Amino acid sequence: MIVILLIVLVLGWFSVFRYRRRNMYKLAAAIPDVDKHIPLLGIAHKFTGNTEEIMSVLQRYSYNSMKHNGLAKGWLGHILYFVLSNPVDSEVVLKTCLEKDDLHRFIRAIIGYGGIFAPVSIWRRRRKIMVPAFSPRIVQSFVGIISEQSEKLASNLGKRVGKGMFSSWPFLSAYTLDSVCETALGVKINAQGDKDSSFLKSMNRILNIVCMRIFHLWLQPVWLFKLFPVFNEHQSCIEMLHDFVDKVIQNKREEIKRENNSKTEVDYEYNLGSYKCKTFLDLLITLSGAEKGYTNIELREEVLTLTVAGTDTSAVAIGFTLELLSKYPEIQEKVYKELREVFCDSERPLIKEDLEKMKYLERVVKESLRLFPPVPFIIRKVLEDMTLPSGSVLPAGSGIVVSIWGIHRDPKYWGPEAEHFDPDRFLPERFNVEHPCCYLPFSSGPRNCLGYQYAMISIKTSLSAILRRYKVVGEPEKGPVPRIRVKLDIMMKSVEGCQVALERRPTK
Ligand code: HEM
Repeated sequence: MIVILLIVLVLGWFSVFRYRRRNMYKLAAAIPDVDKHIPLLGIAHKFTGNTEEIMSVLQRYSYNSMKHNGLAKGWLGHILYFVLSNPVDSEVVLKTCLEKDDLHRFIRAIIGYGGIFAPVSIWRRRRKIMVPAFSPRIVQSFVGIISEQSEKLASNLGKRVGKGMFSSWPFLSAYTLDSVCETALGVKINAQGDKDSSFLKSMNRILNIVCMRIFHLWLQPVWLFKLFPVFNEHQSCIEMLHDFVDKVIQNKREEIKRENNSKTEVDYEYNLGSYKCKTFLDLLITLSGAEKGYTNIELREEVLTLTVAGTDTSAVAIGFTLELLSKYPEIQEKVYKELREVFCDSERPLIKEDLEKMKYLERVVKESLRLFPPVPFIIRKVLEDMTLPSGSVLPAGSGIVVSIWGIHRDPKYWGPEAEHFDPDRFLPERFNVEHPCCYLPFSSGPRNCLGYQYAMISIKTSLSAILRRYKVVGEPEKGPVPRIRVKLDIMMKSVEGCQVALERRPTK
């Protein structure tokens, strides 16, 4: 009797649940599936593999979406997702659906309400404060620090010359972490000099755990997560990162107080302090309203956001570019020739005027970001039914996966050779995409990447430091389509950790 009652209750609840969502089912029915669905699970069972398999499922879904005019759907259990690979629709989505998907909640445990994953109500104010901190003048003032860290990277890589293939990833991620920490916080954490740097270790481990939680359903509910040993590790990494940043903020507040107390009338009149090279932390304190502005917790959230958003993304881009150049030696020679023209045989560090002269390198980086975008998917929430320019209607309550991977490889926009590695497609006379959102490694719309200029400086500076000194060697690719195994590890990364070998270039 009790069992029958329970069954009736469950069926009743299920019918009400479905009835309330009838609009969603009706609208979803009009859109093709990305894959075969099974009852209740939908396509959830396709995501049980490792991070490489998960990436390949999402690649396949991007190609399937391309076949259906850039839009296809998949049910992850009861949650409806759309895979979008149409630039015109994507522009509208990225402009109007500003709320991030719930999957981002796992990273919020680390960076709280830092801009990148914050709900729109919090993000708006924070974005307004952050934008001036990324003005070209300020970003360019960091070239000295980035150049110094790039020299260190090149010198560390020198130890691997002539020693065969190795994974360049640990070198690259330590470089980007050092650069971002010095420009964001004003502290040298020396991850490049100290492989056991606890900041580097905690940052890497926590991102790894977040990724596990996203894809392993049993680690998602907090009460269940707490039962696993990895929970303690999660907490101690967060504690380490928070304590470190909190101390830096505390010191910075005291430094500012000391500076203000020692200011003379002339300093106040001409605002002399503002001419010093500022870190992002200084800028965020000032721009948010100094003592009446951000609290220490808000500052910590914003600084950690910059660290998370700016570290692995750029390292991934540098790594894929190195791997591509190792596969296409003739393209690498053209980069080297350009670097010789800019630097002659001098070993001097790069200065900001050099950056705009490296036009070919810039095209190589852009092409690398097209074929291997570090952020291959952007996930947003649909809060109200929305009609896309293509005519399809997306129901409220669904999620949208904008597939940058798909848009960047669609022959409709990039021609029959869309998958070829061809940096010269970015030559001004050849570059002629039909819509600005055909190329969006840094996203588009009001929540686009604030750090794209910073990233381009960091990527070009480090690559030039490496490629001036070393020839990057790998297995040459047999055809124009580069094959690099990729995985989805929060970002898209090379499975083999950007394997290359190095040979020293002649100095004169
Ligand atoms: C190759 C390197 C990089 C790539 C491919 C990249 C890509 C992206 C993408 C795709 C988004 C937006 C996601 C969305 O639309 O929802 C984003 C947001 C963001 N990025 Fe980057 N990024 C890179 C480097 C950086 C760097 C170096 C920094 C800072 C130093 C940075 C800071 C940010 C911030 C603050 C946001 C959040 C913007 C907001 O929500 O208002 N990024 N990035």
